[in-house]
Amino acid sequence: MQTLKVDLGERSYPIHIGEGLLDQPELLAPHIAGRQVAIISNETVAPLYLERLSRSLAAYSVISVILPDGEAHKNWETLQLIFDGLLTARHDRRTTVIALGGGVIGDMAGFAAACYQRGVDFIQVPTTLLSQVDSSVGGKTGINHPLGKNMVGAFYQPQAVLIDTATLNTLPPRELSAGLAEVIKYGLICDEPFLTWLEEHVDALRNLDQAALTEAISRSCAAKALVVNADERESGVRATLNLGHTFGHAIETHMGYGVWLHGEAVAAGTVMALEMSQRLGWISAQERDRGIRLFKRAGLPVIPPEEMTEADFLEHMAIDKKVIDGRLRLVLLRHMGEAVVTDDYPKEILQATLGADYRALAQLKG
Ligand SMILES: NC(=O)c1ccc[n+]([C@@H]2O[C@H](COP(=O)([O-])OP(=O)(O)OC[C@H]3O[C@@H](n4cnc5c(N)ncnc54)[C@H](O)[C@@H]3O)[C@@H](O)[C@H]2O)c1
Ligand SMILES: O=C(O)C(=O)C[C@@H](O)[C@H](O)[C@H](O)COP(=O)(O)O
Ligand SMILES: [Zn+2]
Repeated sequence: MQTLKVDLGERSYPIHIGEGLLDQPELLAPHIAGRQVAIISNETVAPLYLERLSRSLAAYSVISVILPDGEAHKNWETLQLIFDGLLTARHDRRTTVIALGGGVIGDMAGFAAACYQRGVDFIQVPTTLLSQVDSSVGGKTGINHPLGKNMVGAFYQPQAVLIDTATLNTLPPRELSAGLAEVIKYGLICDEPFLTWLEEHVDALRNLDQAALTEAISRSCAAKALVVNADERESGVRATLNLGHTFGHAIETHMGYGVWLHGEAVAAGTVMALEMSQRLGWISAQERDRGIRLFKRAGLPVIPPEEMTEADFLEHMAIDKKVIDGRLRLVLLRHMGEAVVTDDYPKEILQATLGADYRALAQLKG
């Protein structure tokens, strides 16, 4: 087992990474203050892992709240089910909420924990690659609004993150690929050697090679922890974690939540960010194509939805959380392995990026 740390003073917490950690109650116990525990999961993950996690919590009074599965349920109505469960079981302020599932469960359980009786402890037990490399770390919690992704939420850090890499053995290949989009993101924004490593190991990752997965997860969590330590509430460098997300969130919102997976939208959105960075003269066409090639090898889409017009993108992007005083800030690549957040770009370059021929780019000629 490896342990990393998110370093936020009094609110610091460990990220434990290893195979079989669901069966190690001693990793959870130090982070549970009272006798009550509420496991939040969904109808897909609960049959797979709830019993094992509950066995590790035999010393506590445990309830479970099982939510419907999917991004389409990351909303007020489903959040309410968590409060219903906690109140019906008379959980008090010393309860600990445990999120068992992917990013949807983690974001919703974390938001519920932030709100319930004005805040109770919570622990992340992420079971998708995406949630293990990204959403379980850093304390962004929340739900979607029909007009925009994650538009209602809170920064609320967990007490601990417990990553059992063996849970990935049951993850559908499409979901594994979606997680790889956020892994590739770290290489692009802050770690060029990691990109090279990913080029060498992408097939092993897709084949669920445990050693490769553990390395990718720990490098990703370490990269995210460094950024979060420096800028917990996204007043600066944390926004670089949003590479591809302004375009990607527009895709998710426009297409209907769950139609494109978050990681898929991030992949296509990152290709758009690569294209814009190339049009600005910051990276070369070969570097852009290097990124596109890696997304394709990871099994991810690199072409935005054909039905989305330039106007559709602009409409959704106008309510991105990085908009300040009506000016949209974008995360772009100054170099491979170095991201910048900027509102200083010619409007025509953004328009050309939205109108670019991604189908032709995806052919990767030359
Ligand atoms: N808070 C953050 O910092 C942050 C970061 C990235 C993404 N997110 C959010 O995370 C969400 C995406 O997360 P996700 O990709 O994990 O999607 P998800 O939570 O919808 O999980 C994907 C699918 O895999 C299933 N699943 C989960 N674990 C499984 C397992 N071990 N075996 C079999 N099936 C399993 C789920 O039931 C679901 O059907 C989005 O809502 C996104 O906005 C948040
Ligand atoms: O942790 C962050 O900061 C991120 O931006 C990570 C992203 O991968 C994630 O999708 C996040 O939920 C997006 O945040 P948002 O503030 O743009 O909704
Ligand atoms: Zn994301």
